[in-house]
Amino acid sequence: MKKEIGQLSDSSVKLSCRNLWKLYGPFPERFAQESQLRQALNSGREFTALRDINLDIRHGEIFVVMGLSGSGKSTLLRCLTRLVEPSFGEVLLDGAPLTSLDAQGLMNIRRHKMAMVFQNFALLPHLTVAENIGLPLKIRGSDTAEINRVVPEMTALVGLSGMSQRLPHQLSGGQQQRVGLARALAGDPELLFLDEPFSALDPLIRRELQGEVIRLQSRLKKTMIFVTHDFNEAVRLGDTIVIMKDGKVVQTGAPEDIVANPIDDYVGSFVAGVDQTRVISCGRIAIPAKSSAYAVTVDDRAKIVEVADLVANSNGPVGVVDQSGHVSGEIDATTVLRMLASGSRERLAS
Ligand SMILES: Nc1ncnc2c1ncn2[C@@H]1O[C@H](COP(=O)(O)OP(=O)(O)OP(=O)(O)O)[C@@H](O)[C@H]1O
Repeated sequence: MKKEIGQLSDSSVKLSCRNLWKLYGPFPERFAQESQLRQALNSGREFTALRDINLDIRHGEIFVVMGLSGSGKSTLLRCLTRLVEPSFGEVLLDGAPLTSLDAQGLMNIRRHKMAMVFQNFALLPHLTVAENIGLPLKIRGSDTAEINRVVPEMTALVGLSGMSQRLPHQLSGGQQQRVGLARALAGDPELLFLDEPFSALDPLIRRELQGEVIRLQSRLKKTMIFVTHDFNEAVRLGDTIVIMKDGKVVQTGAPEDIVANPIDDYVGSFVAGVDQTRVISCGRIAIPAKSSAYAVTVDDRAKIVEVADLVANSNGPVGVVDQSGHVSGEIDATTVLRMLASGSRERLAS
């Protein structure tokens, strides 16, 4: 059911949008109503980059926006921060409409609650690592004592202690993006927006920095909105993934739900390149238990890849145990080996 503008969700929601549209064109003021925006879809003169987006982003989650080039990911991210003004709809931060804030109110929120990490790092070339990291604090008007306390802490957090006096050009791409992350975190923002932050990096460094985001997140519990066109990255990082196409949301869900049930061929084409054994849990593939006692059991949240050895080497089916300790089903070696084989095929193909 379509949600009404202004309808507030529960307190676990940090950021949300309702009926969000963005139209690019010569006369955007002509499209102030949702019905006019719908008509503009077919006009050919205007371009509708976002079409009626409704999302809820929970406190402390990594919310990944994924889709092919031109699907509207960056436009969505920018509308959520109002770096780009939405044509219609509302953005709500902690339930309060961001979309009705004046310039001063918006600046305060941006300075104190939000931070961004960009694909091109966007470091100031003439400032040292330490000065780049301290920049948001300086802009905010923090005193020297606070800057001197926070900057070394953030530098160490991203593993760059000892490099604080270097200039950006004296760092590798991966190190530059570590500075970008530290700078974003220095102001202790509630919301972190990351727009394809690792796309310019080679695959090994990219993976290393994904691990860094997971580590930072488990420690700092920020709400992160992470844009990527890489589905494997989305699955690795996301608590929730929204998949976009032509400015619309095609599917939203936990990585495991999307991988297990892609809604259409578009999503299916991304899922086809993923090793499912790393995403799907035992609970998902279990069949009804035929016994109440098993010699070997596994946690229903464990990923297939984590229990593969155990299941393959057991004599007979293995019990799957839910969070209250009850046997909720069973899995057998044939199912697990079949999934592992298909995962290997996908790895070979990619
Ligand atoms: N200022 C603008 N004026 C007109 N059209 C625009 C403008 N900015 C973006 N668009 C169009 O809106 C659509 C969505 O762009 P957007 O940058 O949000 O996509 P994206 O999914 O982030 O793509 P990419 O992964 O290539 O960055 C694209 O077709 C783009 O050409």
